[in-house]
Amino acid sequence: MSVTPVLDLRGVGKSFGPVQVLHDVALSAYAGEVTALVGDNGAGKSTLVKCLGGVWPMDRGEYLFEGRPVRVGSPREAAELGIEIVHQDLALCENLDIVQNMFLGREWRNGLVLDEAAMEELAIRALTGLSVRTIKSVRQPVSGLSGGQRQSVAIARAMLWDAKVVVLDEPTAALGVAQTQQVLEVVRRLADKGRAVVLISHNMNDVFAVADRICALYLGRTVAQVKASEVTYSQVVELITSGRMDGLDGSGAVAGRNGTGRLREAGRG
Ligand SMILES: Nc1ncnc2c1ncn2[C@@H]1O[C@H](COP(=O)(O)OP(=O)(O)OP(=O)(O)O)[C@@H](O)[C@H]1O
Repeated sequence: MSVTPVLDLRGVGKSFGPVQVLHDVALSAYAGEVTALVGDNGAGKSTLVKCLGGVWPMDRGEYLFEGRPVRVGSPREAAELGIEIVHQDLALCENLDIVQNMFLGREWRNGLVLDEAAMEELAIRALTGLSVRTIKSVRQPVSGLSGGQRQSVAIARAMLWDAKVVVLDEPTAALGVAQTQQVLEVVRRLADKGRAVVLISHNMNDVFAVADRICALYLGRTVAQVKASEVTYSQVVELITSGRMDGLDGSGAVAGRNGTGRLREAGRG
């Protein structure tokens, strides 16, 4: 397991006019792991993701990618680094087929014509690589797919571009039980293939089903970065709702301020 996080944000601050939304946020994501980003409504998860995706500039803070400081000034720059964000709306075009959606705006050409065969093969490879078995044909329009299948297509699209970091915004929010299970399996496989996955979720069952680490935000501050195996369901709920957690064992099981403005992180390794 890599020790240097692929993505490492520290001391992030962001205001909109007079309203400070992010105060002191840290988020680390490691290759081969799922890091759940949790927090109540308005905690700042989307704002943080927009900052890391280059949609909005951070007012302050450090942005390290593979251990090096970087400046991410636009979504294009984030994509060039290898950061793919799968937004809740998925940005899929209903009337286009799966291959067309997966290559939308980044089509492969063979001279002047589109290289349909190569794109189709890569789309199939990306889906089978994530063991997405419920999709019968990559030439069917997205309009005919279920919510879970759409999520799988959007996640496979990130695989296709060899992303190093994939951020998933509530991928199971609109799904039933069986489809949630399928999508979580895809999320896990994405990490197992070496990606650093950041999963925004309100659903603790999902978090504990797939996450290796949990980063909890409370009112625009990171209140914990912990290994999922070191906390209980109710402790995470407590972090989300109060920004604190009982049962600190003094061993640093929960990250806290260490007087430097940085978060110390528990159980790294
Ligand atoms: N463009 C903006 N201008 C002003 N305030 C904003 C803007 N975007 C977000 N906010 C405020 O920032 C705070 C954090 O919002 P954000 O959407 O990041 O939270 P969240 O954790 O993603 O919440 P949710 O789970 O409800 O999506 C909220 O109080 C929100 O009103």
